[in-house]
Amino acid sequence: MDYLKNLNEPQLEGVMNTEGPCMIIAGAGSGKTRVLTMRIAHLIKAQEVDPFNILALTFTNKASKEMRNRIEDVVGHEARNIWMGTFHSIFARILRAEASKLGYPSNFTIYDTDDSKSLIKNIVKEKGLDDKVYKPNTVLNRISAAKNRLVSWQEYLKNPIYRADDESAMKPEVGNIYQAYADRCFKASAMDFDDLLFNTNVLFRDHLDVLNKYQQRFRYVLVDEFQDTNLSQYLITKKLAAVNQNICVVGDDAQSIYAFRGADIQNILNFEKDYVDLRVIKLEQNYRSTQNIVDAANSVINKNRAQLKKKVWTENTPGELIEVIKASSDNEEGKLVASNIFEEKMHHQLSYEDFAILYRTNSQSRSIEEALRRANIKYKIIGGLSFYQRKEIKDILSYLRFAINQQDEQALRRIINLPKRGIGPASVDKVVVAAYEHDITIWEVLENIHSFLSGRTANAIADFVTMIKAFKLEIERKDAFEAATHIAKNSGILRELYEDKTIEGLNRYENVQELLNAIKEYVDNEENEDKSLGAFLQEIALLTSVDQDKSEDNDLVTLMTIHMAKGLEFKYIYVVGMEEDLFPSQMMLSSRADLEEERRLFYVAITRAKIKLCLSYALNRYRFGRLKNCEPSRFLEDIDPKYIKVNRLQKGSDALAFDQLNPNHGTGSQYARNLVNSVRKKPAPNPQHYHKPDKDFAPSDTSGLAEGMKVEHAKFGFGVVTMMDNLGANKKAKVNFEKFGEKTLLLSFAKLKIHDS
Ligand SMILES: Nc1ncnc2c1ncn2[C@@H]1O[C@H](COP(=O)(O)OP(=O)(O)OP(=O)(O)O)[C@@H](O)[C@H]1O
Ligand SMILES: [Mg+2]
Repeated sequence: MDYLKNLNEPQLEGVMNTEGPCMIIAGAGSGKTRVLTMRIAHLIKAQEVDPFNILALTFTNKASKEMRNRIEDVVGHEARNIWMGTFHSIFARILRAEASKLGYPSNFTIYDTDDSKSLIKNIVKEKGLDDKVYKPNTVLNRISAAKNRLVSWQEYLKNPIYRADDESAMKPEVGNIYQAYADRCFKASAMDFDDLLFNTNVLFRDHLDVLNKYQQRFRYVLVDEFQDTNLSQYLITKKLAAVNQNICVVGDDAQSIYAFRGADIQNILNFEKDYVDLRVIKLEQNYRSTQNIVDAANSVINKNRAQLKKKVWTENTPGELIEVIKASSDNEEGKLVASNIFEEKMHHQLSYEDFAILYRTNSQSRSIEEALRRANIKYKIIGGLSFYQRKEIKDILSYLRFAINQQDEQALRRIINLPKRGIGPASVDKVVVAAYEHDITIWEVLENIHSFLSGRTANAIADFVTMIKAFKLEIERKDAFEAATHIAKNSGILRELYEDKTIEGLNRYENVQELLNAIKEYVDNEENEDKSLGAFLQEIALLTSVDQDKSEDNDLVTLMTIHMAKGLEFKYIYVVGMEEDLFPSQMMLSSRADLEEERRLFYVAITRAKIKLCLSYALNRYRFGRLKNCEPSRFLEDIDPKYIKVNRLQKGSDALAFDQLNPNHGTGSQYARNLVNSVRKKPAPNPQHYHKPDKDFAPSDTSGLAEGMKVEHAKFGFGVVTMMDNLGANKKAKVNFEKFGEKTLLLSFAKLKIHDS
């Protein structure tokens, strides 16, 4: 049983005791996810449980893929058959199978957030309400919060509490919008993200035979990141586990960071009440981070009142102190972080994939990205506008969606006049109204358009209908890839993009090709049981930002928000923008509960680091189009000062190396050095380590410097030129120094003596 070897006592307890309810609430990096993974492996390998009987719920699809791979190492191919994924993807799959019980067709569409918002916008407009008061985002959040608490629109309208709430927020119509929204989604055969959980609850509540079937099937239920489940998710797992009671949840209350989306820490406390025979396991040893990082994290989280007290300690080395980087501006912050990463990478021979830069909000990435690009550091951004949100991709996907589900109103609105066919939005509104007046579906109106409209528009719509019918046939007869290719071509979208010869047009054309490639890959992948176009669409609809990372090059610095970094680990973590009003966010300052959630977010950020943590802040930053003075974050003071150093530079490097990275500084190198000195409290690196040149050391004229030449540097000593970069005004040389390794030097600054004749 090799897989049991790398587990400590309490971890083993969590893995071996597979029967009955079990809860592991433990600090970051203590092996919760590892225990969950090995518990599943153990169920299959030692207890001979059929993988089909195991349900494991993770935070992202990527996390579940990783888990599956680990389990596969132990049990082999069988790991494929485990029901494993996010709540949304697993229950979407179940809802598809049971859709008819809820009055839905099994080919229902999943509305993404954009679809939901644009539907709300339509409804607000149709009701003649003020769209500045009823902002789609705000309304959707309220509807979403209600659904996550399992409040239907009927209840919402009935219960005076919600009405009072909405009235005090000066939005008395939210209940009515909720009703219209739910109705429109249903008529469009569409579910939004929250519906996937809400409707699963309805399904299990109203159809005991169905519930019973899944209770029998899922003999073992396991949940990772349990602290971030909402009520709706909690009830689903509770119902599924009600018969067998084999439920194992792992999480960390100190990492609960999704309360704003309805996650409820109460679930942890309820769990103890809901299961009398509950086995509670504590894991206290951290395997991820250095002692300094673990202790610093502890000192931060102890500032929170609402916390289950727990010890976290580690046997790892003390490691480096936490570095605080102070910058004069956001751009400077980017530069300092970039040069720091470059230095660390060179000095410790790391890869870029060992580094992650975390921030509070996506918009902070801009200044960081700029600096990374300038320093020639390759990076990837998780989140932001993803591939599947690009316009041309959404256009094609909408065609595919509509060809599968002709009730999909949002898809219809997107494609009916794309490419232009002379069908304006007013005509579409007429179609929608007609459907309501006659109580028929939108598709039925379209199919019989000449009974409702006349003239050119009606003819155009009739042609559109004929085309969609042809697409439908194509989907029935061909595989997903062939059908999608046919639709991309015959809808006219591909042609339109092809004819656009601008660079952007070309790019969009290639993106569509890339989408078709993705479908082909999906069809060819043996692991996908259901290879239909509908299954493909569902899969991509439920990808989280972390899942959408498709970078082929692995050696990249990762940029993402702290929220997305949950559960992940990197050798080096940089948390940027450690400033008041940014982190903690301005919106989270009004109550202790909010501030504590924000502090938990900081705890999550710190605990992602294995070897080194850097925190940076800027004294000035552009926000909302204006330059603002910033104050260092109060969270910096939460860390016990004995774990911190305010310093920017690594041993073995100096300000010169910083200049090398920022050739744009030119005469500003003195400025850079001043800045460095201003933040440097510790004395400069011990000069003893540096090379001592002869008294008569005179730098040579380096205009003739070439690869292979031996040189002497005033500080770094002897080395060999490995590469010359003569491009542009700033000539650079890469030199491999005997004592200091490879460094890139800007020749106009470097003091080099050539020893080759
Ligand atoms: N017994 C062990 N021996 C060696 N390494 C371990 C052990 N347990 C866990 N680890 C390692 O420690 C790191 C953290 O483990 P894991 O990700 O499972 O922690 P976690 O509690 O899930 O963290 P988080 O709270 O961030 O989700 C991983 O790299 C894991 O491989
Ligand atoms: Mg984990």
